[in-house]
Amino acid sequence: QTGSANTNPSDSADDEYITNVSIGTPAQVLPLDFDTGSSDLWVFSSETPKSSASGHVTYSPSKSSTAKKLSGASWSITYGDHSSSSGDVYTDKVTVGGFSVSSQAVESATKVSTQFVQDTVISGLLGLGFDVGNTVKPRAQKTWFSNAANSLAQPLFTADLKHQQTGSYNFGFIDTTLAKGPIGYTPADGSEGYWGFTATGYSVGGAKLNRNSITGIADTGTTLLLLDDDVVNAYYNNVESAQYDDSQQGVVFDCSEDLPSFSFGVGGTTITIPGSLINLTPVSDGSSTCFGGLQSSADIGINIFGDVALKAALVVFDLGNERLGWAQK
Ligand SMILES: C[C@H](Cc1ccc(C(C)(C)C)cc1)[C@H](NN)c1nnnn1Cc1ccc2c(c1)OCO2
Repeated sequence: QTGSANTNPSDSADDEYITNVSIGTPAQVLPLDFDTGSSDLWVFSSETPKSSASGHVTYSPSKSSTAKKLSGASWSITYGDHSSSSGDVYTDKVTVGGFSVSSQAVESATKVSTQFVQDTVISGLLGLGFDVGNTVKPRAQKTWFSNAANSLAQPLFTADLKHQQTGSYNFGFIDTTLAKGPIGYTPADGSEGYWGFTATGYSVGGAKLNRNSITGIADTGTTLLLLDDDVVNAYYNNVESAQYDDSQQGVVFDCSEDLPSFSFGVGGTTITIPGSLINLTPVSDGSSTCFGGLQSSADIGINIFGDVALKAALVVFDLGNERLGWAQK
């Protein structure tokens, strides 16, 4: 058995990717942000304060004949960008890309932070991290993928995110036609709850890869490529107009710049992010100053290969073999 779901950028900056998920009976379809960097499936619901839920599609367990309250269970999550949400828990049928999990923990939000209130294009997150990262108490719950894995043809999923185009999340199979190059595999470390791995080196503008390894996570739920300062500086030293902009909290440059590519080695292959993907978006509508898709991870404490990096590749999240596969596309 397999599943295949389309995913779409939420805006012109590819800030996040939206995937429709069916919950309950009859199906309630909610647009969710699939996040390999977290492990909770939570949604705006009939229990979310009306003022906060305004403009969002919500899940009503009372309207689902298959919904069951998980009595005594609660959840609370704070993300690295300081956004947060919390609430109680139901189990219900959850279908992604045609594949159904009959009793999935659906975490209903009774509280959501302003970042979520304001982002009306999504109704919650679907965590694709490791179960150890789930926040439900007193007993942690499994992710949708973890529940699905044993019934899927193969215990893996792939992410094929694209710039301003429809991409896909495929479950249980690898569509190698989505890739241009071979898939390089490397061990994945799930101990912290996300998909950790080590890149063996990097280069700027098509130069030969160096041997400076980069340990980080493959995170579909983060927009940017967030790396150590020495790597960020090595890149932007090649960009004439690049400068750190305090108000933007990041490196900006003239939108007219012809940005160099950024490459990293992983699993014996090389992934090259074209410079065009590193020119993320004008700092405000009509501005000729653009914000960089590569930024510093210094104040996060972990390197994050977010959507800017993932857009250049077909990425295989192989739970069965605890490994990550990367292929140029
Ligand atoms: C931030 C997302 C989780 C999220 C996604 C979307 C949203 C909005 C819908 C409201 C836009 C909020 C939150 C990320 N997911 N693994 C995450 N969750 N926990 N850590 N990270 C990675 C990190 C950590 C720190 C950072 C960061 C990134 O960007 C800036 O500083």
